[in-house]
Amino acid sequence: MQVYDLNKNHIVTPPGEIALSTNQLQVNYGNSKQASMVDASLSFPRFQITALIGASGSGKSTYLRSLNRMNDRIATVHGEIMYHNTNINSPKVNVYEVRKHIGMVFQKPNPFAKSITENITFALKAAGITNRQELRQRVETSLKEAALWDEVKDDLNKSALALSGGQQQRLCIARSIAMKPDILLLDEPASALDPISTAKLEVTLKELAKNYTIIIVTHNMQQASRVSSYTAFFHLGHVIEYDQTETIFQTPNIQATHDYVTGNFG
Ligand SMILES: Nc1ncnc2c1ncn2[C@@H]1O[C@H](COP(=O)(O)OP(=O)(O)OP(=O)(O)O)[C@@H](O)[C@H]1O
Repeated sequence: MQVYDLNKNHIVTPPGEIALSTNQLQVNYGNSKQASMVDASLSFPRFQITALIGASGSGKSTYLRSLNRMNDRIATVHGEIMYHNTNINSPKVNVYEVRKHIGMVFQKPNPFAKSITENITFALKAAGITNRQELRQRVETSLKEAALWDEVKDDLNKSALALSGGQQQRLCIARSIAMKPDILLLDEPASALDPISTAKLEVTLKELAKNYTIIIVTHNMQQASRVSSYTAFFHLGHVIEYDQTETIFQTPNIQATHDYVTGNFG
């Protein structure tokens, strides 16, 4: 495998409002002395889609999962995660509160074995929302935002498990946005979907970016270039390059990025 200088990087700060940023984020799993993520400092522009790309094991999921404290139990995470002037990586910050603002959707659709409606109302009820009118409204709004309403509106009591994979993934997005988060983290959300469902999901994500800041891990470089405005390239636990997606794919500044996006890597 080609050896690249991990200290050689090119990282921009996007103009305009920043929804979330990390400052020197370092992640060590268990007692491992070897960091799986080293000094990652990135700023995510509000209401835009940012893609995280890189080879398997480069640290994309490790980084993404740290952003809403999903690594708390399995890793030590040093550094700052700044959200509205608060370092949400502080032990004083309530992680459940963090996750209300920063939602996550996983690689494999994981709806609850409950009805479509209950998938969405479950967390809302747990958060203390009991008004039936409000719950019904949130179900409808979030299913519309996730572009699933038209397909399920006459069958809301049907089991979520009876939906197709692509529909299940859009339901998981609806479930996440029903909590009215600010930021959505998506870890390879299309990897288990067929091309038609993937295309539909991408259109949905672009619509969602009007109201949410989206950070998406993807192995699919066409997908990154189709949906995102900024892209970060990860290699061996380091962020090597972060810039506008067009720059990353057409005129990257770092050789490793060039080799990765042109398929001449490793
Ligand atoms: N739960 C864990 N415990 C220990 N090590 C882990 C754990 N999760 C990830 N790692 C290690 O952290 C490093 C980065 O893995 P990570 O899953 O973040 O990479 P990735 O870029 O998301 O890969 P992929 O594209 O295959 O999902 C790897 O060396 C991996 O073995």
